[in-house]
Amino acid sequence: MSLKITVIGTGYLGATHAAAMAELGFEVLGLDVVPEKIALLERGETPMFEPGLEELLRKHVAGIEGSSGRLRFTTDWAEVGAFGDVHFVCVNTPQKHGEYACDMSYVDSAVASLAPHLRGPALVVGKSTVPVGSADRLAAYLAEHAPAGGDAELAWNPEFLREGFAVEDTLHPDRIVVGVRGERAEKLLREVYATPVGEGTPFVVTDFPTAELVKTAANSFLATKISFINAMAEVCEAAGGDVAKLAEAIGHDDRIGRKFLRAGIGFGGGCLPKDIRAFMARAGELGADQALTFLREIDSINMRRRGQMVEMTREALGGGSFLGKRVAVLGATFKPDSDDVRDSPALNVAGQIHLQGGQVTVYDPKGMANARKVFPTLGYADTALDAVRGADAVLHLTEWREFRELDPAALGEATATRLILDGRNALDPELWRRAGWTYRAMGRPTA
Ligand SMILES: NC(=O)C1=CN([C@@H]2O[C@H](COP(=O)(O)OP(=O)(O)OC[C@H]3O[C@@H](n4cnc5c(N)ncnc54)[C@H](O)[C@@H]3O)[C@@H](O)[C@H]2O)C=CC1
Ligand SMILES: O=C(O)[C@H]1O[C@H](OP(=O)(O)OP(=O)(O)OC[C@H]2O[C@@H](n3ccc(=O)[nH]c3=O)[C@H](O)[C@@H]2O)[C@H](O)[C@@H](O)[C@@H]1O
Repeated sequence: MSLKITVIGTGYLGATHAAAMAELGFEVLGLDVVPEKIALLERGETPMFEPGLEELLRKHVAGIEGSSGRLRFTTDWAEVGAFGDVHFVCVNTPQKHGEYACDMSYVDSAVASLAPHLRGPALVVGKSTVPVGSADRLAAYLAEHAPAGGDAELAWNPEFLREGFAVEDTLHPDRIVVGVRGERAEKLLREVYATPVGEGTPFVVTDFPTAELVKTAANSFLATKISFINAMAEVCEAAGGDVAKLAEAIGHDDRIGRKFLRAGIGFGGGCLPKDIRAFMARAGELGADQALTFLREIDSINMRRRGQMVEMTREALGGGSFLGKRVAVLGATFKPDSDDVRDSPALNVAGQIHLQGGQVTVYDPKGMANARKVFPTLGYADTALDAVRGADAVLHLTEWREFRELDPAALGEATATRLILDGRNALDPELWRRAGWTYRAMGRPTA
């Protein structure tokens, strides 16, 4: 008999995981505490934009014509407890308000809601990113509070998907990491990730703390690469070097590699920034804070970039106040192919200029609704062309393909000054300069 799977928390991670599990052939039941999300998912619609996800939902959500019917959603914990052999916990673990530490209240609440409904053998699998030590604590909680006692086991299975590639990354991960305490949990997870996902994919079996640490270590390493190249960009700016060439040249050494060396306004999103901070906070609790003091520098290099983009804009506009200046901002999301504006560097830069008196107009292909919610007082336009109309400066802050495909000549007709500042080092400088634009980018000569 095939395993039955539940997915608790149907956000960016959970909705994708639920749809992917159905694609693999399992019967899946997803739960969220937000009924509006569940209502959308039940119609095969996504609460967020993620390429390919809506198609996958429509392929599997029960009640949709032609679907496999393997994927259902609910808000009822008793139904989830009775249904699942394996329960994936995918709820959010944000930064605590005003602190570096991780807010574990959503995970704790999800496990507390599920526990009383675990009456027979079940495996609860944490996928959320948590401080090391959480799995130990939650396993003890389950043993004490689930009617099934020791038969309600826990495992930790961190997730490495990237937004914008969530479906692809879930169906074709580059590794699967499972923290387990016993053979039964390992066997069940091997069954979940058997072919086609598991074919040829490294399957790393480890203990709880190592599994939890693999996740925060991976995100810390990625953040470090980005801040490293942004530090080099700062030096290039001071010395007149070109960070894009530098990144290309060091990247040819395959010990360094070319990926994640794009200098610009830095990293944002719902993960890298809060994960490195939570990691530092947890290391402090463990008395190992010295080991991670470098992450404080990674964080401050990253946050500095946003202010430097604002200053670069001010300087390009002749210095002084932004009052009376019209600034067009292309991009609001923290990365392309996502509608996610959590801790978005683009929105932060737009907001800073707006708060300093600039007249800012933002356009983003998918992030407008979320951006409006977070920053309702910014100006918004329906197209890139509308955003740049009459602008004194155009800021390219999220590297959507749509922006790379813009025609600089046509856009130039609409602006006041043909001045573009590329905060992502993603546009072709020559193309823009040939069309009469002053093109400036972070960490590159002004030419
Ligand atoms: N977004 C991403 O790309 C990735 C996220 N992660 C980790 O996955 C976790 C989830 O992240 P996202 O999906 O981005 O967050 P999200 O905020 O998009 O989704 C979380 C969902 O959990 C629901 N929820 C909250 N409390 C609940 C409860 N007690 N019971 C049931 N549902 C509850 C929320 O309503 C929401 O729909 C975080 O720990 C994050 O660090 C890991 C890898 C990738
Ligand atoms: O834990 C998570 O949630 C996820 O966090 C990141 O994924 P994600 O936040 O979706 O996006 P990334 O592609 O890592 O980009 C993060 C930020 O770094 C920026 N970035 C990325 C690469 C680069 O070279 N330069 C750079 O500034 C992006 O613009 C973006 O703001 C990790 O890449 C995933 O492996 C991980 O699962």
